[in-house]
Amino acid sequence: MSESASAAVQQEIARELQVAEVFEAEQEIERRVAFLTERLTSTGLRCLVLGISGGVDSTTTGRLCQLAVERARAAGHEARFYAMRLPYGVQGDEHDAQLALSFIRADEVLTVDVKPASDAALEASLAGGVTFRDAHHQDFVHGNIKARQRMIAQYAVAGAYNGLVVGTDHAAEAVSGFFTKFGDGAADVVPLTGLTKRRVRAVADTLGAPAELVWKVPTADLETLAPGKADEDALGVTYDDIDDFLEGKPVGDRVFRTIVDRYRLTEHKRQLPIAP
Ligand SMILES: Nc1ncnc2c1ncn2[C@@H]1O[C@H](COP(=O)(O)OP(=O)(O)OC[C@H]2O[C@@H]([n+]3cccc(C(=O)O)c3)[C@H](O)[C@@H]2O)[C@@H](O)[C@H]1O
Ligand SMILES: Nc1ncnc2c1ncn2[C@@H]1O[C@H](COP(=O)(O)OP(=O)(O)OP(=O)(O)O)[C@@H](O)[C@H]1O
Ligand SMILES: [Mg+2]
Repeated sequence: MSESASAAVQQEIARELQVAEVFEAEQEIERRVAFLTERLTSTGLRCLVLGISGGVDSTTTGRLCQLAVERARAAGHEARFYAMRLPYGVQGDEHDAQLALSFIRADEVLTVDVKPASDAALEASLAGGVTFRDAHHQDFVHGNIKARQRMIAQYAVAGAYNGLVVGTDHAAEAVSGFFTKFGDGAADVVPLTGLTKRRVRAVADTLGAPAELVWKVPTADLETLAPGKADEDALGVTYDDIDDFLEGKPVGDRVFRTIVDRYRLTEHKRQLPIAP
C-alpha cells in the first residue's frame, strides 16, 4: 500500500474513533468533567459507579468522576461517586489500587470480590458439559467471565443507588478491540473516548496522579495462568505504535497491518448487536 493510501486509512480510523488532531490536557479535563456532570444532572440520576483497578485508565477516570460529582453538588444536585474495588481474590498489585483510591478521594468505596461468582460461573459451565481446547483456552474464557462479573457488580450498585456505570474505554483500546465484549466494554458513559494511551497518561499527570500509576505497565490481568501479563505482549504491538497510528504519525508495515487487521476483526465489539 502506498504511503498516502495508508495515511488515508489511519486518518479514517482516527476520525471514526474521535481522535482529535490537537490535544491540550487541561481542556480535555474540563470538557470531560463537564460531560460527566451534564449526563448526571440531565438524566436526574444520583451517582457515578466505576471499578478502580490500580491501572492508569481507571485512576484517571476515577478522578474525573469525583470532580464531576463535586461540581454537580456545588450546583445543588444530589450526586455521589461510588469507586469499586473488584479484585479476583487477592490482587497482586493491590497496593496500586489503594494508591489510586488515595489519589481519587472518592465519596464512597465499595469492595466486591468477583472470585466466587466467576469461579461458580465457570464450574457451572463445566458441569453443564462445556469443554475447552486446553487449560489455556479455559483460563482465557474464565478471564472474560471475570471482566463480565465486574460489569454485573457495577450494574448492581448503579441499580441500588440510581447511578450511571462509567467505562474506561479510549481510542487505543477501541481500535484494537482489547476489551471484553459486554464486560469492561459495557458502560453507560465513556468519558475517555477519543484519547490515545499517551493522552490518557497526560491527563492523569495533569490531574496530579502519582507517577508510578501514570507510567504503570498496562495489564488486563485476567488470566490466572499469566498474572499481570502486559497488554503489549498480548497485542503484538506497543501502545506507542497504536498511538502513533491514531495520531497520524508514520508506522512500519507490520504495525500498520496488525492494527488494521485487529480493527476490522473487532468491528462487532464497537457496534450494537447485529440485526437482520
Ligand atoms: N464477527 C463477529 N460478529 C459478531 N460477534 C462476534 C464476531 N466475532 C466474535 N463475536 C463474539 O465476540 C466474542 C469474543 O469477544 P470477547 O468475549 O470480548 O472475547 P475476546 O475478544 O476473544 O477476548 C477479550 C480480549 O480483550 C482483552 N481484555 C479484556 C478485558 C480487559 C482488557 C484490558 O485491557 O483491561 C483486555 C482480553 O485479554 C482478551 O484478549 C465471541 O465469543 C462472539 O460471541
Ligand atoms: N481488579 C479490578 N478492580 C476494579 N476494577 C477493575 C479491575 N480490573 C479491571 N477493572 C475495571 O475494568 C477496566 C478495564 O481494565 P483496564 O486494564 O483496561 O484499565 P486499567 O487497569 O484502569 O488501566 P490499564 O489498561 O493501564 O491497565 C478498568 O479501568 C476498571 O474500571
Ligand atoms: Mg488494567
